[in-house]
Amino acid sequence: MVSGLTLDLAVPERDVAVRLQIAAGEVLALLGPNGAGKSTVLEVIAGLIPDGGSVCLAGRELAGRPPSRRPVGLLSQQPLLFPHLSATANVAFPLRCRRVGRAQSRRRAGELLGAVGVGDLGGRKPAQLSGGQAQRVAIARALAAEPEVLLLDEPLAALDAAAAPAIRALLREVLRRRRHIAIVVSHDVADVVALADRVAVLEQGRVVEQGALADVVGGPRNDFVGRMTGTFGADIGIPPADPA
Ligand SMILES: Nc1ncnc2c1ncn2[C@@H]1O[C@H](COP(=O)(O)OP(=O)(O)OP(=O)(O)O)[C@@H](O)[C@H]1O
Repeated sequence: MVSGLTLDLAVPERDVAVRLQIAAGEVLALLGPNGAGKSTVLEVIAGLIPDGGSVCLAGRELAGRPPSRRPVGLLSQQPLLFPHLSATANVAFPLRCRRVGRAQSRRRAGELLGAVGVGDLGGRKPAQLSGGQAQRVAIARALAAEPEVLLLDEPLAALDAAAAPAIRALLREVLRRRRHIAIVVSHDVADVVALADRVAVLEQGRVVEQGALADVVGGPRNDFVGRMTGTFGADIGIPPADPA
């Protein structure tokens, strides 16, 4: 049986054509400039763009399945919680969609909220949560249906600088358990270094480079990430070169 995730994607109306192989348990960082096609890749995997090509997970073809029938969890920049539901009900929602009973869904939601550090906030509505708390709830919700693939689309970009490191550490912990294949889209090198095993770079809808993180960040082409994201110097506090 073929393990891992094999992508052969084509979205001609966005000029995106991407082939990628991600091993079981691997975390891939998808990098590239604005408009390169990173979100499009995630949307096809999640089933939000129908007819976007082949998404083959451990030998099973996911193309043609609606988003709710895919073993895929998506965590976006914004938590996108249902505003009228409590944190517990938000996390229970994907379980209820999969016909898990109400009591069991709520019990599991409570466990997940505890695991992401907001076990005491289950009764609150999203408007009563801080940005970091809301993103923790969103992580719990993304994990609720026990996805085999986790898609993280700029998961820390909307958080303030004080909240981001704790959420990054939480995601690192989640991904280290190796239960998921994961794809992380980020413009922040700190995320890539903390979370990813391997990087792939998209430009104009095509994969132009890919490699192991150690080769890319520590090797002779160590400007690689900075060149692709344009943020390297800023992230690690290096002032721009003095033109004089
Ligand atoms: N809803 C849409 N309809 C049509 N074209 C779109 C749509 N969303 C994105 N595109 C186009 O598809 C291409 C890829 O966009 P995409 O959002 O996937 O890039 P990205 O790498 O995620 O960019 P960013 O880093 O700015 O989020 C771009 O040319 C973009 O203009």
